[in-house]
Amino acid sequence: MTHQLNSSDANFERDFRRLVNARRESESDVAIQVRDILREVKARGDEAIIEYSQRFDGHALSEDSDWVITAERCREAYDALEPDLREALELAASRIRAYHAAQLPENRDYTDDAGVRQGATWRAVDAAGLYVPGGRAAYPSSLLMNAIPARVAGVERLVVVTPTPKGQSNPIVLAAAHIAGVDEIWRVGGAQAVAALAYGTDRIKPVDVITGPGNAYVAEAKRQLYGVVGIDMVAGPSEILVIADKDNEPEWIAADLLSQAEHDPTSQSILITDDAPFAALVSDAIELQLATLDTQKTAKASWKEHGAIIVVGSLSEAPALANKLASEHVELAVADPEALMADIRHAGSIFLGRMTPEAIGDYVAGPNHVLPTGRRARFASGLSVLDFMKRTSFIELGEQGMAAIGPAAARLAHAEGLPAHAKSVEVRLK
Ligand SMILES: NC(=O)c1ccc[n+]([C@@H]2O[C@H](COP(=O)([O-])OP(=O)(O)OC[C@H]3O[C@@H](n4cnc5c(N)ncnc54)[C@H](O)[C@@H]3O)[C@@H](O)[C@H]2O)c1
Ligand SMILES: N[C@H](CO)Cc1c[nH]c[nH+]1
Ligand SMILES: [Zn+2]
Repeated sequence: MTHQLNSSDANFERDFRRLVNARRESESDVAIQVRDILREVKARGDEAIIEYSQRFDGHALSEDSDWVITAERCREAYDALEPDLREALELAASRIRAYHAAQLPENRDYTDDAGVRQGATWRAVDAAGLYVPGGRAAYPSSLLMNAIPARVAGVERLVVVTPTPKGQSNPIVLAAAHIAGVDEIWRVGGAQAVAALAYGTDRIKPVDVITGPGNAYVAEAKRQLYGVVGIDMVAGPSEILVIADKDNEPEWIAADLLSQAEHDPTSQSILITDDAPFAALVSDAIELQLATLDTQKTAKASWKEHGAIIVVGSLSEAPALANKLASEHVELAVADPEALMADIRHAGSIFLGRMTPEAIGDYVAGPNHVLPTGRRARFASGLSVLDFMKRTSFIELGEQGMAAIGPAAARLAHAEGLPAHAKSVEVRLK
């Protein structure tokens, strides 16, 4: 078994810290490459996009049809779906829509005892860029997870970017676009697509907010472009932490760990258990399952480089470790998941009990699967309707309100050495 850590070992603290920081170094290499790509797209626009799409995706952007996918093609893809797949997509869409509709915020408007009217109005951004990954696998589920909350928020222009490796677009992604109702789909991926959405090019008009998941290049591009545009959060290579006691089926837990390892060679899957023989059974089950997965190359690389099994003396040690990892997904496969959840402060999403595999949340549960990675669950949350909206506050005073709070404002303005501020209040106090 590779990467087994025991919390009773003398070196545990050091080894655990290494595990927590393991992917940092590769992130900084990626940051340098992404900076170059962003600079090139900013300077040379579509010409740079053409070069990067050829280099990274083997996709030639010559004709208009190499750049965009029409609504007509999306409808045809939807019509051609096998009925059970269409039903699955529709079920996912309706559950995601219902969950996100409940997130719509309420505007506030009230007058307080001093006679001051105040409040805030929520409005959708004008245009959102939605990244739908498509390098190793295609992600129709991510199209729904991006586009449905944006539509619920009331965004007028929804712009999808997604790579089409070797020129092959994925029909299920197109069908999902038809269901969610997006306005534009550009066949461009990676950091170059994110740059195009932020800066705009001759072909691709800029957006106000960019959301969605992607590999390390995509996630880093969003991070670097925050401020030029809004972003949801940094949603990079997938992660899972499973906390499991010995009363689980080892095969189930192995499958849960591999479900995220198969996304990306830099994905991270970690098991914490209080039972060493159970840990060995899970490890064996992983090796067996790896041998048969279609995605075994990616999953093997991820498990070998970034996977770990941590054996603790008691599961009561697990929440503190989970909080340091601040993982994207945390599964609690234990008899009393509620008790453990109470102590888990940092996680993108928590999956309670033995019958709730993370993969259910990837597709059909309802909550968003676009979640913070790289320990960012310490300060960030999953994609929501609010990521497509912003709040404008407002204030209205009459004579009564001005008399009540104006003198204090003038006093503070003088204290800050800003006499014009003070005067703009005092002239109204008479
Ligand atoms: N955190 C989340 O919420 C979440 C959700 C779904 C998926 N994901 C992640 O999305 C990712 C999908 O990755 P993917 O690769 O399949 O698709 P992707 O679309 O994210 O990335 C493919 C693009 O990466 C770029 N790229 C590849 N190699 C490059 C290189 N060497 N230099 C510069 N750019 C390069 C290319 O432009 C290519 O178009 C996975 O990491 C998965 O774990 C995360
Ligand atoms: N687990 C991914 C988020 O890290 C989401 C996803 C989409 N499809 C399959 N999985
Ligand atoms: Zn997944």
